[in-house]
Amino acid sequence: MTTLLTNIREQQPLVLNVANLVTMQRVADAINVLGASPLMTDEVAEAEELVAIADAVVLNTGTLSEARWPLFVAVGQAANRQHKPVVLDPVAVGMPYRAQFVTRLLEMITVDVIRGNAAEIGWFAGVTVAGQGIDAHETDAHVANAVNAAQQTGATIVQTGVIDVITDGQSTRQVTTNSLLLAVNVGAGDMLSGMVGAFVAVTDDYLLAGETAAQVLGQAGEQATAQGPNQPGTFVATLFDALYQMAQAEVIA
Ligand SMILES: Nc1ncnc2c1ncn2[C@@H]1O[C@H](COP(=O)(O)OP(=O)(O)OP(=O)(O)O)[C@@H](O)[C@H]1O
Ligand SMILES: Cc1ncsc1CCO
Ligand SMILES: [Mg+2]
Repeated sequence: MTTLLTNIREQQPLVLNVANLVTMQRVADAINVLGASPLMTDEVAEAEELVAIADAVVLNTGTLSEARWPLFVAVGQAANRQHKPVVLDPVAVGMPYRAQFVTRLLEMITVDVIRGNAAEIGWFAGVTVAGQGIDAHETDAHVANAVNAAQQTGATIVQTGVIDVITDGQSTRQVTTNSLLLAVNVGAGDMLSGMVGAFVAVTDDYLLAGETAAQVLGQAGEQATAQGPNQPGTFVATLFDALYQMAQAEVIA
């Protein structure tokens, strides 16, 4: 974990985001406190030149539209051409318009990592999963969905829930952290997807990148929850403090 955090701190990779319009600031902050540089774009004309200076690209379809379709394609294709890793966050992909949007997108670009919750990853596996994630006793099905989704898409999957499952379809890892406030906060998943972007920017090992991002967010979430278990508003600020302190740990020590 510390090695990749050190890499981020030293290399300060640029993470280019086609973000959703709800949690954009939080995603930028999460990338920033890790020591990477966030950049958000909403313009097709600059896709090629921004991808050229980026170290990774994150496509979040949370506020997709037909008007924004060319943007997703342009940034995704530029990243593929320029061999920059692509992370996809397929927000609510089970809804019909979103499903066909993501299906079309995956016909036009290659994504390296897909980060989603259990319902979203289940969609890639062809399985309907109840919207609010999983209970611990459903772990086996949860893991099987992620493995199946990786095999169907060819992407490394980072599936979040009570247990985070990271798999490339062959090797599978689990991260278990226990901070309910992460699940309560709108955008924790989007933040994680942005953070995965920072990690894939500094290693070709996408399994390790996904696992490390999930560990870092989960541990920061636990630290922040311990300071105010019933304070979801305060939690967001404390979470950024904890992330920053983890990223800077070796400097401070
Ligand atoms: N029930 C839970 N208990 C503990 N942690 C959880 C739970 N559900 C999710 N998390 C954690 O919350 C973070 C975000 O995952 P989540 O599955 O909520 O993403 P999401 O649904 O895409 O969120 P959003 O759309 O609000 O960004 C992850 O770090 C995950 O481990
Ligand atoms: C609430 C919401 N609606 C579209 S994107 C988003 C943020 C969670 O991904
Ligand atoms: Mg989400």
